[in-house]
Amino acid sequence: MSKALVDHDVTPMEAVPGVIFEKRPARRPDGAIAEGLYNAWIWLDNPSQFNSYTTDMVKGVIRAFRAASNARDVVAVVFTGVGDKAFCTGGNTKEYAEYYAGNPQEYRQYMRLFNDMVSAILGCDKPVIARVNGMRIGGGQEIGMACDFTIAQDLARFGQAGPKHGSAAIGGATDFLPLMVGAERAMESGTLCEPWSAHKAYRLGICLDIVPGLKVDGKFVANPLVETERYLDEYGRIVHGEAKTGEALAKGKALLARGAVDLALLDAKVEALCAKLLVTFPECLTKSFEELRKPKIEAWNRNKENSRAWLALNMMTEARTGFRAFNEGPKNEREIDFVALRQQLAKGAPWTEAMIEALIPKAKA
Ligand SMILES: CC(C)(COP(=O)(O)OP(=O)(O)OC[C@H]1O[C@@H](n2cnc3c(N)ncnc32)[C@H](O)[C@@H]1OP(=O)(O)O)[C@@H](O)C(=O)NCCC(=O)NCCSC(=O)C1=CCCCC1=O
Repeated sequence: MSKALVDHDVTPMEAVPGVIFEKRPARRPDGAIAEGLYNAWIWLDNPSQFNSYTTDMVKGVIRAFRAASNARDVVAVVFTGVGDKAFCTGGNTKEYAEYYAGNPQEYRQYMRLFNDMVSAILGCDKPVIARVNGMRIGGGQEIGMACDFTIAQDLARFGQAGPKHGSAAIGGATDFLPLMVGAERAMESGTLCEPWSAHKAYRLGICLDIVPGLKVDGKFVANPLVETERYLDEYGRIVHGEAKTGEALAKGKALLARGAVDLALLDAKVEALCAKLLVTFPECLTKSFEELRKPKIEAWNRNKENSRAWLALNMMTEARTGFRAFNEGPKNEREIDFVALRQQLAKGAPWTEAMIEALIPKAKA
């Protein structure tokens, strides 16, 4: 082909600190490289803060998805995080506490970027696989559920943080969860903020597959902190994927401490899924994705603008308090005294600086 190809990207794909864009050779189902074809790997690279995304990183993710979507030689996108602790734990709480708290007009602009990030994933012309290398919490869970597939290592945990840290899971979770896991489980996740194990997330339907991530004495073992050998307890209740307790938990922790995380099986599973996607008609595949994404996209588009406005104003009150508490509170005391807040509000107390300061846990002198 002699004609120069038109570039359809809005801005050039520039490297942004905190986001890595990489093209890896696509592989056929037998493992052989498919010459001239690639999968785009988009990495959140902020492991010391559990791959939470800063404002600049959100911009980088939007650009990366746009670049992957337009790249003629890209088959599929793999979205993941650096390291083995976290896929992503959502918005950067330090930035929230130090810049956005009490600054609703700025957070409103941030939320334009956040919404564009979710829409960039949902609108990507290539299938998107979330390679869940570790925790997927808060906005991390939301951008993960915006992806078409999730493959996780089984030490990962999945959940929301909003109502504990001063937000509501309206960056996609309240749209996607009811569709993906049903209303009751969505309610549990979006309100109680108790993370699900990977086995439970797999059972409930937000993971296509999970693989062991822990290797002990050279052998992969299932997450030893959760029940994986029984499906039902003696009363017929599902226990598979629930946290172990007591002696079983102590044994599990000891086993965990003896092992090391190895993501080789995760990578093999992700490559195998990419290879399956490779051996399809490209346009028929894209059309199928576009149609199958519709329930998520329709719910997301219905709510995203109102959510943005509400989240901005909430930065004056609960988010301002909750994210500062997480950022400033001593380790293991990063949530406010919810009962004290409710007692104040029951008396009709206004949101004053003094009330906010009194609610934020302080390091003991
Ligand atoms: C439950 C946790 C995810 C993990 O807890 P734990 O295993 O105990 O690890 P930590 O010691 O807490 O974390 C390790 C270090 O990482 C830092 N960290 C973790 N998450 C973040 C984050 N989101 N931003 C910045 N830094 C983070 C943590 O401070 C530790 O560093 P240190 O130097 O102190 O050792 C737990 O970490 C947790 O709950 N994290 C916060 C989750 C959260 O609240 N996310 C934001 C949710 S809101 C959101 O994402 C939204 C998206 C768009 C719409 C609006 C919105 O609110």
